[in-house]
Amino acid sequence: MIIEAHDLRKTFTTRSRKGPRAVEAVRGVSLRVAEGEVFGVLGPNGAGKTTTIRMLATLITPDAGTAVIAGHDLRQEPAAVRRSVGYVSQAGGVEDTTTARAQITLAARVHGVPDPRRATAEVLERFDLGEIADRPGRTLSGGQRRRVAIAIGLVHSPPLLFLDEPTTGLDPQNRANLWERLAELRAAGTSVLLSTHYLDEADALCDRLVIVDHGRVVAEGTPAELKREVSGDVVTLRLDQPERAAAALRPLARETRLDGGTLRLYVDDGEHALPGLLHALEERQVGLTSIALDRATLDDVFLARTGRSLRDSGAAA
Ligand SMILES: Nc1ncnc2c1ncn2[C@@H]1O[C@H](COP(=O)(O)OP(=O)(O)OP(=O)(O)O)[C@@H](O)[C@H]1O
Repeated sequence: MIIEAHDLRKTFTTRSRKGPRAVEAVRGVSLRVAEGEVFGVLGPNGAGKTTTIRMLATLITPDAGTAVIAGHDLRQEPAAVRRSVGYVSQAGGVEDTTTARAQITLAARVHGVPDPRRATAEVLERFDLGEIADRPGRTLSGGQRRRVAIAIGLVHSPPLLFLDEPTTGLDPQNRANLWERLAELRAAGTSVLLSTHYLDEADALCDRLVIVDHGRVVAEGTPAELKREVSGDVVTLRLDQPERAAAALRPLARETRLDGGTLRLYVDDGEHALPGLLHALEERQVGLTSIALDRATLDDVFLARTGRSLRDSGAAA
């Protein structure tokens, strides 16, 4: 295991006019990441993702809990942990006035890389940054800045890279480009722990993930395992009399969820369930506005575990 973290906790004290207030950002997070894995921490805004990553990257000290990272104890050997990891913050950490090349070389020197220039040239090439290497940070596009930030985090060739919401704010093309780079990193054997509030990103990119909410892990597994746990398919119906429909259809589904005029039914095999569902509605003369059949998503897992939708919890889909 490249990360074995057990029961990490962190409470911040904030000061307001009403006096100090404790914010329990992380309330006992445990996770195990195998070498070479892309591991995701999926959760809505404020779930504790950044705090968890910052603890694992030695940037803040946990109040409680233990972790061994790349064979080093987080509390006893923070310097050794720091040498073994790269960290890319949400903001990215690319300066406006210096060139990309200078910033990467500086990071290489800070980490004591034997030949900083060569390491810089290699990582610039790997991230397709050769052409913009000598431009100051402020002239770079969002996607280029993000790639430079990752190059800074990787120049000392750490076995483990922490990425805090790497694609937030990127357009679809740059997101796809970054996903490809991350797949290449994995193929080259680097372990990656990334946080995200994008369901599709966690699904497409991560070998395994934890879903966090209010500072706790609410689910853990591969995307496929998690979705299988919820159910095979989801039928979403919009109806005039949703309560009546829910009562009629409940016996035909594994689980039902009613949210305003929308009824979600969790069924094993949607295609075969549809005729029976429609028949039951017709029998009770419940009007149907629309019907859709989808595979269960990680949002359904979040919903099943927390009673809320990740999409409604301040996170994008
Ligand atoms: N330095 C701090 N002082 C006080 N409260 C903090 C501090 N850092 C984080 N928090 C609070 O801890 C909670 C968890 O924050 P954290 O940034 O870890 O969440 P997150 O899942 O990364 O969210 P986001 O997706 O918005 O970045 C939030 O309520 C946040 O306001």
